[in-house]
Amino acid sequence: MDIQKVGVIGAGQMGNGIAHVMALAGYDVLLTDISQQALDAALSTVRGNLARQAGRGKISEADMEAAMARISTTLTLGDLGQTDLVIEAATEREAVKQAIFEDLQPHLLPHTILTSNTSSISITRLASRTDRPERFMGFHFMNPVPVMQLVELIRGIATDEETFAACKAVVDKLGKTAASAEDFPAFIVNRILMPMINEAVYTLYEGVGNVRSIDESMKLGANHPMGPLELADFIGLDTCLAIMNVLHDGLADTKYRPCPLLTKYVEAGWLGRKTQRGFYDYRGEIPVPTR
Ligand SMILES: CC(=O)CC(=O)SCCNC(=O)CCNC(=O)[C@H](O)C(C)(C)COP(=O)(O)OP(=O)(O)OC[C@H]1O[C@@H](n2cnc3c(N)ncnc32)[C@H](O)[C@@H]1OP(=O)(O)O
Ligand SMILES: NC(=O)C1=CN([C@@H]2O[C@H](COP(=O)(O)OP(=O)(O)OC[C@H]3O[C@@H](n4cnc5c(N)ncnc54)[C@H](OP(=O)(O)O)[C@@H]3O)[C@@H](O)[C@H]2O)C=CC1
Repeated sequence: MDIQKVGVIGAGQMGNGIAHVMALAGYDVLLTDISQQALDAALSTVRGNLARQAGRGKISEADMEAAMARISTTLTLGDLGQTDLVIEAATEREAVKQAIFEDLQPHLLPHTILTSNTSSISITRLASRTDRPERFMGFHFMNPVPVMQLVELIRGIATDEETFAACKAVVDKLGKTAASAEDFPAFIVNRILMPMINEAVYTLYEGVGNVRSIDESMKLGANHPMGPLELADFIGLDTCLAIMNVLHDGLADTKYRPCPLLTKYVEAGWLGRKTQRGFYDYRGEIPVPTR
């Protein structure tokens, strides 16, 4: 199947990154969100990130302008029904995602493939609520999308081979590497990464270390590019908590119990970089640990 037009739902950090790489690879992108402000912010972030790539000689100015010209925005979800491939990248809440697919369904072309960039939620369950579970799958980018090489492709129980092959061809055209994961809570990367981040929060909660010593230890002692708490802030603490809850509920094992301190930060609205405060406070010149 030849994919040319891609619809992206949710213009947050993942949605804007997905729009960026898709447009750069030559796809026409239609980006939607519930707020015009989010759409405007996304376009400005994409332009900034493309300009940085152009400034470092990774792409030309002409590539950058052509990519920007390929991205359109709309506040009307139904407009995405006219695309060949939809990638849903809205907030990590099953009810939100289900409502989106339900509202989109009456507007879809018969051949449109539906995918979700979910970090953890069952693809089979999301697919089962649509009219096309065979043309539904997980299309999981890593953050920051323009930099990270991997895309996890997750088949639901009903996903057909034509759909998998079409999505795999898109990953190839993006110049990224696909990893095929089975549809179990949080798939591969987050099944491993998120319990480590949660354990880092327990390490903080129990006073074994403070924010700085925990992050320094993992950067210098395990060669991680970011410390786990810095990475949690980068991902979004709401998203980290949502993933832990899916692991805890879906695998029914206490080893996945979200750390109460993580819950507290989310309840405070301290969601990390996107709200300027999380395990670090980003409101000043340099990030300052909050513990
Ligand atoms: C939660 C989920 O469902 C799944 C997930 O995504 S889990 C999260 C996975 N991601 C990670 O683990 C990221 C870990 N961190 C890193 O790999 C690195 O810290 C990093 C790539 C983010 C930044 O690397 P760095 O060396 O510290 O910084 P920096 O030199 O500024 O950036 C490296 C390159 O990335 C680019 N870059 C950094 N952040 C970027 C962003 N947000 N958007 C676009 N480009 C970005 C820079 O421009 C730079 O490009 P060049 O190589 O062309 O110069
Ligand atoms: N953060 C990460 O590192 C990664 C996240 N993901 C996954 O990607 C998805 C998005 O995450 P991320 O970009 O970080 O989250 P963000 O919070 O940055 O962005 C989510 C966006 O979706 C919007 N949104 C909420 N409801 C709807 C809706 N009904 N229709 C359209 N847009 C909506 C939000 O608007 P508003 O702000 O107004 O609510 C927001 O702009 C999640 O499923 C997450 O698990 C996957 C890989 C990595």
